[in-house]
Parts: sequence; structure tokens; C-alpha cells
Amino acid sequence: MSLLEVDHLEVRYRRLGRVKAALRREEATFPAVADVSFALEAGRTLGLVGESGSGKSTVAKSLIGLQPASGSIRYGGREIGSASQSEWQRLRREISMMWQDPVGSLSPRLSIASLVTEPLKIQGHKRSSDDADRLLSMVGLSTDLGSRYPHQLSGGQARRVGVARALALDPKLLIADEPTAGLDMSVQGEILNLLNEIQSRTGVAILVITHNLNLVRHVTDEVAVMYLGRFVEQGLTDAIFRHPRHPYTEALLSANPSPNPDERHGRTELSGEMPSPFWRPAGCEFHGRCPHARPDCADIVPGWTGEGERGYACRYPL
Ligand SMILES: Nc1ncnc2c1ncn2[C@@H]1O[C@H](COP(=O)(O)OP(=O)(O)OP(=O)(O)O)[C@@H](O)[C@H]1O
Repeated sequence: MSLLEVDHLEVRYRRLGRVKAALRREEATFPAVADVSFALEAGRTLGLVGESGSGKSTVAKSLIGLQPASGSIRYGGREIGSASQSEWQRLRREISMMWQDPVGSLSPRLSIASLVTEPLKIQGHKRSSDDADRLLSMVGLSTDLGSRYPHQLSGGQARRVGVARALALDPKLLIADEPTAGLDMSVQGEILNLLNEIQSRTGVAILVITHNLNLVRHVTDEVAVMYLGRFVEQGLTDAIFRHPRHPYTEALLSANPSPNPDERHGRTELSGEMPSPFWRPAGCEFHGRCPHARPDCADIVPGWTGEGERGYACRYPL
């Protein structure tokens, strides 16, 4: 049994102007996430990648109970998709979310010691300066920083504080949304090493949502590529980086070439913009932007092909 098992997840949002849409008998909601399934084991890291608007954050919000979804979300073997508020109070100790800019969004008037230990307080635990020192040390920060305030930290220190907060309750699952966004390359590397090191020490499972393929390459065991709310390719990171089968995956990788000669493959340029999820193209939803599309791609929805260490949804894979 995996720690997290997601089956046929679907999230629908209301369309803006839904009264007009209802009058025209169009659907008033649209699927921002459709038929998403995956499993994540303890101690493993899965990366969710895709362009802006592909549905990554929506998946994360449904996993932490902030966005109603259909389908099944099982955590530790138990269905949590329809967990009550009080069940979520308990689950929040085990499933932790690290938001983008985790410190910038917090109160500038709280000291760093208060910020890192706040999750303990919210869960009703007594907190002491020892807790703050332990958490700051865990993320490689000097305990002296506890008496400072967020605006006095560098970007890298602030991100470490965000990691400390997210891990304060010793979660089993960490969902990290763009953990390296806005950091320069060397600091990004430090944060990636920190996540890897904490995972090997604690066995926490990590779901990382990102545009940053370097991050995916360095911290994930598996990757799922999202396009218009669906997975188009999913599997072991090494296999996918060595030989992407879906043209969309190759296009994302081409935009961020690897220094590793084993990861040199053809180049696919992405043209145009991702369509809106409520005007979904017929056939393969990627066909209008795919340089390898054939005429029938516009009509026939590609099924899922499982192939050893990965699967993909393309009738004419690379
Ligand atoms: N509350 C909402 N109401 C209606 N539509 C929404 C809402 N939140 C997101 N969307 C739409 O759902 C789709 C998926 O958005 P989502 O934020 O999950 O994508 P994302 O891949 O996380 O993007 P980013 O990388 O920019 O964070 C987009 O078309 C977005 O415009």
C-alpha cells in the first residue's frame, strides 16, 4: 500500500459568467483537472510539471482538502477525499504544504522563532525556544536568527524558514509548491540539497510542483507531466529525461537542455499557447501545438500506453 494513492481525480471550477453560459445551455463548470491518477510511497519524491495553468496547484489544493474533487484520494489506505474539518485538523499534522514564498506571505511582525514554531501552536502543543532552535538547526540556520524578523532574512534563509515551518510537525507527506522560485542558482542548489538530506533522514514523501526542470532532475524519483489538467506522461524521472516519448514532455525538456550527454534527445519547439480548459480541443488536446501531429490526432483521443518504467498518452510517440 502506498502512502498516497490518487485515482481518477477530477476538479471542476465554475466558469465566469455562468448565468449567461447556463442560459445558452453551455456547461457552467469545466474540468481544470481530469482523470489524474498516481501513487506516492514513503521516502519518494514525485514532481508535477507543466506550463502555467496546467492544473498543478489545483491537484495540490484538492490533496489538502482546500478544493472539492471527485475520484479517490487515499492516504495511509484511508479515503480522505471527503474528510471532515475535524479529520483535517488531525491530517494537517501528517500532510504539510509549503506554499510559494512561504515567509513573504506570513506576518512581518512575528519573530522567526515564532514563525517556525507556529504550526505546533496551531495544533495545541506547548512550544519552547528549544523547539525553535531544533527546527532552525534542522534546516541549517543559526539559532541566533530566531530573534530576527522576516524582512531581515536573505531569500535563501527565508526559504529555509519555510522548509522548517513545513516540517515542524514531522509530517509524512510534504507538498512543496515551487520551493525554489525566485532564488538564484546557487541558493536553489542549497534548497534542493536540503530537501534531499531531510528526506533521507526522515523518510518524508515529497510531492513537488514546479516549472523548474533542474529541480525535477535533482530531487525527484518520478515525474508526471500535466497538460490541460491531464497527465500526458508519467514515470521514473531518469527514463523520462533520457527518452521522453510524449512531444509535450520533449518540448518542456528542450526548453531547458541538460548538460548530461545521456539526456540529449531531439528538440521540440512549443508554439502557441495552451488552450483554455473550457474550450478543450477534440482528439489529442495537444495536437494544435504538436510539431509531430498527424491528421487523425485532431479526431482520436489517445489512450494511455504503459511501457515499463513509464506511461504516456500519445498515438505517435517519439
Ligand atoms: N478558483 C478558480 N476558479 C476558476 N478557474 C480557476 C480557479 N483556479 C484556477 N483556475 C483555472 O484552472 C486551471 C488550472 O489552474 P492551476 O492554478 O491549477 O494551474 P497551475 O499549473 O498550478 O498554474 P501555475 O503554474 O501558474 O501555478 C487554469 O485554467 C486556471 O485559470
